[in-house]
Amino acid sequence: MTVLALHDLRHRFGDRTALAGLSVAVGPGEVVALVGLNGAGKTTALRVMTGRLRPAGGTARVLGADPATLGPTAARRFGHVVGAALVSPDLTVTENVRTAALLHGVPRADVATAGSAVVQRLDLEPWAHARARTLSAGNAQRLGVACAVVHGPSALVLDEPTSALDPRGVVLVRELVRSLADAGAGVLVSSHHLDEVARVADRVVVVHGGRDVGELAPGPEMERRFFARVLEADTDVPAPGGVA
Ligand SMILES: Nc1ncnc2c1ncn2[C@@H]1O[C@H](COP(=O)(O)OP(=O)(O)OP(=O)(O)O)[C@@H](O)[C@H]1O
Repeated sequence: MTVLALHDLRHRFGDRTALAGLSVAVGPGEVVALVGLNGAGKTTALRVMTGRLRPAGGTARVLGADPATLGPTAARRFGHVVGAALVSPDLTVTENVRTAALLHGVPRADVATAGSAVVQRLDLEPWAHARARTLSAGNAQRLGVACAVVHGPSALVLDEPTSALDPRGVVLVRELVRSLADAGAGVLVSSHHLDEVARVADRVVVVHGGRDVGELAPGPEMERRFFARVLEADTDVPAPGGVA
C-alpha cells in the first residue's frame, strides 16, 4: 500500500498558482524528498498532505485516508512537522514529548520510556527540563521533530526539518528518519540541502512551478542536475528517462 500520496494537486492563492498538478507517492520503507526553488510549492503540498489546506483540485492520502478527515487510528500512526510543531512553549522538553506521545496514542505505561528515548536520540538531554520557549532555534526544531516521531509513526511528513540545525543535529535527524524508514515507515521530506537529501532520500522529486518535473537519482552533482532539470522544465524540453 502507498503510505503517502498526492495526486494532481492544484491550488491558487488569489491569482498566484501554488500547485499545478503535483503528484508524488511514498511507499513503506521509503524516504522521498521534495526539492525546489523558493516558492515552488513544496510547503503548500505538505500542508495538503497534513490536512491543513484543502486543495482546489486533486487528492491526498495518508495511510489510505483523506488527511483532512483522518480517523483516530490513522492519526496515531502519522507524524508531521509542517509549520508550527506540536509543541507548547510553556511545557518543558520532557513534558512536551510525553504529551505528544499521549496524544499519539502511546500507552500510558510506555510514555516515559518513549519520551526519554527520543530526547536522548536527538541529544536534547541537557534541555530536558527547560521550557520550550527558552530553547535555541535549532533545539526547538529538534524538539518539534521529537514530538512528531515519539510514537514511531508509519507515515512521517517533515518540512525542512534541518533548516536551523547544526551539523550534529543534521546527522541525528538523518539517522532518525533513516531508521524509521528502515523499520517500514514512509517519509516525505522537503529540503533545500541537496547534499543532505542525497544522503537520506531513496528518491528525490523536483518541484517547479507547482508540479513535479522529474526525479534526481541521489548521488553526486545534485546541484548541477537539479538546475538542469529546472531549466528543462522552464523550456519544456522533455527529460529523457525521467530520472536525471
Ligand atoms: N497563504 C498564502 N497566501 C498567498 N500565497 C501563498 C500562501 N502560501 C503560499 N503562497 C504562494 O504559493 C507559492 C508556493 O509557496 P510555497 O510556500 O508552497 O513554496 P515552497 O516551495 O515551500 O517555497 P520555500 O522553498 O521558499 O519554502 C508561492 O508563490 C507563495 O508565495
